Amino acid sequence: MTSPATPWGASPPDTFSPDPELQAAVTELGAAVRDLLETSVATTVAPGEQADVAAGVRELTARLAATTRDRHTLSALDDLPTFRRTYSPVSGVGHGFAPPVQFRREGDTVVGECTLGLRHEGPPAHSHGGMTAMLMDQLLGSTAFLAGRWGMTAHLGLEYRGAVPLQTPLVLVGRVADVSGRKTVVTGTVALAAEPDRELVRGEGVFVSPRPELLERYFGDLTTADGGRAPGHAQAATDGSTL
Ligand SMILES: CCCCCCCCCCCCCCCC(=O)SCCNC(=O)CCNC(=O)[C@H](O)C(C)(C)COP(=O)(O)OP(=O)(O)OC[C@H]1O[C@@H](n2cnc3c(N)ncnc32)[C@H](O)[C@@H]1OP(=O)(O)O
Repeated sequence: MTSPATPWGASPPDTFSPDPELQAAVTELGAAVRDLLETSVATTVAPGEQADVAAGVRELTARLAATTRDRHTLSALDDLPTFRRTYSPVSGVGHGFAPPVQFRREGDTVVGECTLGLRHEGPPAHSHGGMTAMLMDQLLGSTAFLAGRWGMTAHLGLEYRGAVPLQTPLVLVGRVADVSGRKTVVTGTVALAAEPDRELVRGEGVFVSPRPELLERYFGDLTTADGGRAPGHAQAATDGSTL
């Protein structure tokens, strides 16, 4: 996909280089918590065993709580200009709820692949409609972003044409449909990887890069993990970039 000129200037170079030891540890913890969450909603072990495990989990949680960040502080692995979001509930490797989805450019589309688990269940054996909406929001937002058109979701419309099965590889495809001013319209689909032409969910989203006053209100007090002003600040967050 060629990046159209943006109203906000050229994309910043990706010079962000997170600590590899921290990245590896966060990825491992995310994977372990993901397994825990998935198994916790599937387990049929005896009540006593579940109570014991709960006590152990609380002990581990207390260790992690020894130092934490607040919501105005970026993780040391995250970067606004390049939109690295380690703890995204959809694509974040550090988030136990996330499938996580990996997105890539493919021609003039953005493609994502994932498999949902029992922790995403709505109707028995199938995805919760809200979970599919999360997938779609992230797919469409990432498609806009990777086209150099970052915006916040102003509108998200979904058609659920077929139930989305759990534990089955899925493919997500997004494409930019229209751009004007600060607004980007993106469409996307979710299908089985084995049947990519049979759309199970179709979505359309409108992504709007907020006015400067809103950017300041939403993101003006963000700091980096070491307490500095977030690099590039809110303005940079509107610049498109690459994965
Ligand atoms: C290594 C890893 C890399 C990863 C690589 C990818 C990562 C990167 C991807 C991240 C993907 C995240 C995907 C989730 C994204 C959210 O989850 S965002 C959270 C949910 N959304 C929100 O909270 C937004 C809440 N809404 C708002 O704050 C404001 O309404 C907005 C959307 C910022 C717009 O406010 P505004 O700046 O005042 O906009 P405004 O001046 O009124 O309108 C500007 C234009 O947009 C149009 N517009 C505004 N609202 C609408 C609407 N609802 N419908 C249609 N048009 C509209 C207006 O008509 C106007 O059009 P023109 O007149 O210019 O033609």
